[in-house]
Amino acid sequence: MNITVEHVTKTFGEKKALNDLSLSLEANKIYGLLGRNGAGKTTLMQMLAGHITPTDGEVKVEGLSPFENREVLKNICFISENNNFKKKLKIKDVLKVSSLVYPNWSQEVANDLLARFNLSGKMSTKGLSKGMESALGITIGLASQAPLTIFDEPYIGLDASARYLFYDLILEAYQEKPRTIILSTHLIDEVSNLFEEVVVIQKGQKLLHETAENMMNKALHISGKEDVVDAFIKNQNVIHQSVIAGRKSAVLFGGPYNLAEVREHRLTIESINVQQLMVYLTEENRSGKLYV
Ligand SMILES: Nc1ncnc2c1ncn2[C@@H]1O[C@H](COP(=O)(O)OP(=O)(O)OP(=O)(O)O)[C@@H](O)[C@H]1O
Repeated sequence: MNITVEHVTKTFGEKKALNDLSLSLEANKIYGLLGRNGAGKTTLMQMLAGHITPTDGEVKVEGLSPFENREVLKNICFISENNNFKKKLKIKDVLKVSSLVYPNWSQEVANDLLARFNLSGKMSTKGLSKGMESALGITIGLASQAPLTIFDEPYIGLDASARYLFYDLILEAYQEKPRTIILSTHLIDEVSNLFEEVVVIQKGQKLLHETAENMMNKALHISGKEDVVDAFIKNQNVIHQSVIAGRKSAVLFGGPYNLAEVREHRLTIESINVQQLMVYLTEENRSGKLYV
């Protein structure tokens, strides 16, 4: 489902959770929604899922406002960290209710996922551990086959193997039936291979929206003698730098870079992963410019 967010502001009392945010997402891609604590990610996702309305601006899913719009909402499944189902029912009843909500529901997928997460329909949701609750939330999210499926840090309590199972399941589900998937996470390196595009929110505003590939191509991490690094980065957008024992390390964001020049200056190209890049891009006192 196509999504447009136009000049959206959301205030809670004095607090601006979103501040004049505009964003356009194409259908059938997997998006990573990233940002520091309190950046506004959950607020944005709740708005896309029609749970809350903007204070200002417009949110449209397939050209329509999702708020109180049954025709749009039946195609949107929002799985958050908790409270995805009533804690009085058996798992099979929770799935039954979900099957009535989502027109594309697949019971076959639901049964398969329950088995893979070692859950059974007979279990009462009251006695589930945190990880089991997350597994059930993920099962609902993927079995809904909703054209817009949103996961807001849905992995609380899941151990590493179950999280990696979740990432594999997302890809399997997506390949089986392409849909728009938005995943918000702080465990960026675990999932970065999954994202086609990355949206970074900072203080209620869009800091960056890029394909994952472009984002990484824009980053260059170099190190070498301090004066040589300084000369090389002079006119570049530097988002992080540090000096240890006369050896300087700098992370640039922008490009394109002349790698022949890097080699000529005998600078070393260091690796950088998405998590590190995100830390530098969202640093409070970062020196470099914003790239939107
Ligand atoms: N219902 C609310 N009432 C008051 N303030 C709120 C409410 N919801 C969100 N906020 C505030 O809005 C800001 C954005 O919150 P939000 O939950 O969207 O951030 P987030 O990016 O999802 O953070 P995290 O990564 O920690 O989950 C925060 O300062 C938060 O305290």
